[in-house]
Amino acid sequence: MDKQTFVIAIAGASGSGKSSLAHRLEQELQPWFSVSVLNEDAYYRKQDGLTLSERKQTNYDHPNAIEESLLVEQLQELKAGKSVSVPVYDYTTHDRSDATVEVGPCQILIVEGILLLHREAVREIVDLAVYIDVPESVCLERRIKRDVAQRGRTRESVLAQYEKTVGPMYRQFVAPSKIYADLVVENDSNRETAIERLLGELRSRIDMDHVDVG
Ligand SMILES: Nc1ncnc2c1ncn2[C@@H]1O[C@H](COP(=O)(O)OP(=O)(O)O)[C@@H](O)[C@H]1O
Ligand SMILES: Nc1ccn([C@@H]2O[C@H](COP(=O)(O)O)[C@@H](O)[C@H]2O)c(=O)n1
Repeated sequence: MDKQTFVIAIAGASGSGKSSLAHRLEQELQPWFSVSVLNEDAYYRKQDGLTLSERKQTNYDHPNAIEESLLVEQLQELKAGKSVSVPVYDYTTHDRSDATVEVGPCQILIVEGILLLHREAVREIVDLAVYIDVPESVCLERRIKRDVAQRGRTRESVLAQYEKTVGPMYRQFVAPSKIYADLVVENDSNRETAIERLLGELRSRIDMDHVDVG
C-alpha cells in the first residue's frame, strides 16, 4: 500500500466541539506523528464585493457558502504530500483576509467543519470520518458564549442568526450527514470523555502501517 497522509474529518454542528477536539487530538498524536489541522471555515468564499451589512446577511451554513473546489484541491494536494497556502478567514469582518498560511506535508491531517461529511468529494478523500454528536440546545449555548467572546457577536445576533439559518441548515444538511461517519462521538459532557473515546477508537481503527512514519 502506498504510504500517504492519513486524513481524519471531524464534522458536526457548530458548537459541538469539533475544533477543540481536533486540536486535542493533534496534541495527543504529535509526539509520534507530524500532524496538521485544517478548518473548513478557511474556505468561505471571498465577499469583498459586498458591504459589511450585506455580508452579515449571508447564509454561512449553506454548503455553497464554502469554495468547495479549493477545499478539495488543497485536501488532495496535502494527501499527496504537497504544501498548500490555506486562506485565513476573519469572522469579525465576515470575509477571507488577504493573508494565507503555509501548511506543509504531514503524516496525519485533521480537517474539521460542519459540512465536511455532506460533501461527497471530501468523503472520497477522507480515511476516517468522525461525527461529533451533541444536542442542538447544548451547541447553541456554547456557540453564544464563544461567539460573544471570540467572534465579535452579541447574544441577540447569535440567536437571530441561529433561528434564520444555523438551525435550519443544521437540520437539513449537517445532522443527516451523520450517516456517513465511521465513528460517532458524543461530546455533551466531560471533554476528556470525548477525547479518550476518540483516541481509543483511533488506536483500533487507524491502520498505522498506512501512515508513513519513516
Ligand atoms: N465537552 C465540552 N464541554 C463544554 N464546553 C465545550 C466542550 N467542547 C467544547 N466546548 C466549548 O464549546 C465552544 C465551542 O467549541 P468549538 O470547539 O469551537 O466547537 P465547533 O468547532 O464545533 O464549533 C468552545 O468555547 C469550547 O471551549
Ligand atoms: N462570517 C461567518 C462565518 C461563519 N459563521 C458561522 O460559523 C459556523 C461554523 O464554524 P464553527 O466553528 O462554529 O463550526 C457556522 O455555523 C456559521 O454560521 C458565522 O457566524 N459568520
